[in-house]
Amino acid sequence: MSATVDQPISVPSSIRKICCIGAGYVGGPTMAMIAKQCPHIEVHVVDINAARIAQWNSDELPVYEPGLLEVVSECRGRNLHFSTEVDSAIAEAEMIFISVNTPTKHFGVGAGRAANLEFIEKCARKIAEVARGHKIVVEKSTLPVRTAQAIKTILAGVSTGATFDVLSNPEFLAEGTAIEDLLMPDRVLIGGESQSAIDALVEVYANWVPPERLLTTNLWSSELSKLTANAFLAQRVSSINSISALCEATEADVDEVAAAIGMDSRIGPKFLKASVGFGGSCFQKDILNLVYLCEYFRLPEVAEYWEQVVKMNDYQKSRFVSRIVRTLFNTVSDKKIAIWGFAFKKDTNDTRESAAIYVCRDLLRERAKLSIYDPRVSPEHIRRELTDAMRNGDAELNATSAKLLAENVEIVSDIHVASSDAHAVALLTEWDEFREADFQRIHDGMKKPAFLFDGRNLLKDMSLSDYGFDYHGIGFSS
Ligand SMILES: NC(=O)c1ccc[n+]([C@@H]2O[C@H](COP(=O)([O-])OP(=O)(O)OC[C@H]3O[C@@H](n4cnc5c(N)ncnc54)[C@H](O)[C@@H]3O)[C@@H](O)[C@H]2O)c1
Ligand SMILES: O=c1ccn([C@@H]2O[C@H](COP(=O)(O)OP(=O)(O)O[C@H]3O[C@H](CO)[C@@H](O)[C@H](O)[C@H]3O)[C@@H](O)[C@H]2O)c(=O)[nH]1
Repeated sequence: MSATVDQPISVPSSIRKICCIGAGYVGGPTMAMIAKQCPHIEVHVVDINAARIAQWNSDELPVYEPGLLEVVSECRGRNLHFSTEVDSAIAEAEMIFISVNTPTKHFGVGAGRAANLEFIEKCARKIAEVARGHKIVVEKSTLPVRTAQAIKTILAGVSTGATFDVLSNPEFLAEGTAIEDLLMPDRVLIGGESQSAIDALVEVYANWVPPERLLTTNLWSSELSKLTANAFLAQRVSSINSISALCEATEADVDEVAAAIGMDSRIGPKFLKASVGFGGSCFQKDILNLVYLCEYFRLPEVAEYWEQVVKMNDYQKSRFVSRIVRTLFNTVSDKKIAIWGFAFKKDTNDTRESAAIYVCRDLLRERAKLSIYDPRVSPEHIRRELTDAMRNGDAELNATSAKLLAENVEIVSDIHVASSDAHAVALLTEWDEFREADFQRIHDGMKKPAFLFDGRNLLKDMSLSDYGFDYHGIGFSS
């Protein structure tokens, strides 16, 4: 991808100091881009996680994104700073972005659906405690509609005389293409009540985003648009995945169907790639949050409609495992299966809600032996994800799961090692390098018949049967 950045157009901005609370996949890249495009603004990214901040201050960034290291290296120490100095960064800034995590709540009211807003509330309370004068507080995290009301209420309770405007500015970047997306966003959405606060944030983005892509709305439309955008995108993936099951039963080919319907300009070609199932930290969390909101506002039919998108995604992941087990003569017990890719998509080191976690968990429960390779995810991280998945919400691993994790999982640094002596390959992330593999060598080293299950249809056009593979993809009959 091209992550080259043009020289910023200089637009006078009244904002000189920005603080961002949360140095994660959104806070880090987003603030790096603001610093890059607005050399006249000091950007200070803070986090309570000291280890993460140390990584941001090194050349081993905590987030892998093509082009990100170049942008950070250019601005870090100039007008981009990473630290754990939360209080002073808030005190000094005129504009404070909140970019902390908002995961699905796993306890109490709304468990399994509602967003856990404790980190957002802590940020609001911290701002209330530390701020003096006037501050513009910007919601960058993805939040349920009406959260700004809670933030405003907390901020209104200060006795310091500080005053606040609250804006909603949801982030639409996708991982793996974050720099491209931040550089040329389809739109920047800003919701708010105070025109002067909206204008101040518009001025920041106007340094590089064309005016027609700067969209301003009321606060609640902005908050709700983010959840809605993710719900619509995920719905397209679930829709095409549902059709992939029908294709496998009827000798239709899902890629041909996707191409045919995508040429209808009313449908469009994007987000119609059938897969082993969508993953990532956002889609499932945000749809479940939408479902919870609909239930909260007593709209059960609407809640049920959107919940089906997640159910279809769960079905797609379990269907993939069932197909492997069925094809391998109804048992994978003690059979080595090579797992190619663990990240939830290519060009990221993020594994949150990756389909690979659930595929590996279910194969382990079938007593398969897994040999896992991913070019960007560390072995410790893969083990942690699998351990969490095998704990299944319990505090401790049971003895069987602990034994399976210890004896049936190896993490290797090469697909050839992963595939040697394997009964099957399961390709779960569409890393470009998998297309460059030495397929003859891989086939020769595998048990026969050598099965390859392609959860991304990445190798579909490579005539793998010519090497002797028994090749199975998503949404077409082999
Ligand atoms: N990951 C994405 O691609 C993406 C894209 C768009 C929107 N979002 C939304 O952006 C938000 C952040 O997502 P993320 O992926 O960057 O999360 P993340 O988990 O990578 O980062 C969040 C960071 O916030 C820090 N944090 C939590 N509480 C804090 C506090 N009180 N003070 C200081 N730091 C604190 C954590 O230590 C962590 O480093 C979420 O609401 C998410 O839904 C994410
Ligand atoms: O046709 C498709 C497109 C995507 N996926 C999968 O869907 C998941 C999500 O992909 P993508 O949306 O590209 O990545 P994210 O980083 O999760 O980005 C989504 O979630 C972000 C967090 O809210 C939003 O900001 C982005 O706009 C939204 O695209 C991944 O597992 C993909 O492999 C498919 O299976 N088929």
